[in-house]
Amino acid sequence: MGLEPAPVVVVMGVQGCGKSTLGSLLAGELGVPFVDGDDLHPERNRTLMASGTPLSDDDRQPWLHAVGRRLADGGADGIVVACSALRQAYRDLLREYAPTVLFVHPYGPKELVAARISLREHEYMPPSLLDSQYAALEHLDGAEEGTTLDLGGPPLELVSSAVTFVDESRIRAYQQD
Ligand SMILES: Nc1ncnc2c1ncn2[C@@H]1O[C@H](COP(=O)(O)OP(=O)(O)OP(=O)(O)O)[C@@H](O)[C@H]1O
Ligand SMILES: O=C(O)[C@H](O)[C@@H](O)[C@H](O)[C@H](O)CO
Repeated sequence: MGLEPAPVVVVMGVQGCGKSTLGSLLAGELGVPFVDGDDLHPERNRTLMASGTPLSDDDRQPWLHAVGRRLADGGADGIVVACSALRQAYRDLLREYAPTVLFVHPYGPKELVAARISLREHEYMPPSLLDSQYAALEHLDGAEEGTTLDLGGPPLELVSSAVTFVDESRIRAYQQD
């Protein structure tokens, strides 16, 4: 690793937007571990989602803290985590654990995501929650260190754009130090 900070990245967005697909490929390109934030949900949250109940802000708190701790633990060597982080307040919380975190947001039309998730099996997340996911989503603010990518592109195109963004951000951070 060079003198730039290790890459600490959250791939965010609604269910089925491609977080795990992009996140695992991106981690491979960056040579850092990949963690799927879905695996950090408390059992109660999985049960709620499986029964078709969208998570509330309160439901998400313990999970976001678990994701934050994982980011902080992985910060020194670099890490990529897939975590919906739908609202700005959730991303603020993650930044408290990992101030250098970069957000990568695959985004696109609900109809395309709906078509993709209709073709897959998910351990606990029913397609019926997709409307609530888009309703909760707050896009990256200009002041947040992040990039939004068109999820309609092929995975390798998304990864290449994400790597370019991460490299440029890390060089910028290094030059500002
Ligand atoms: N760029 C892409 N082009 C075509 N299909 C894709 C692309 N990215 C992901 N997919 C497909 O879309 C589905 C959802 O992708 P993925 O599981 O990566 O999303 P996710 O955001 O991690 O989902 P969740 O949060 O619900 O676990 C999968 O079937 C995956 O193969
Ligand atoms: O914040 C949320 O409502 C949840 O994290 C969901 O987004 C799911 O965990 C995930 O994306 C699985 O489909």
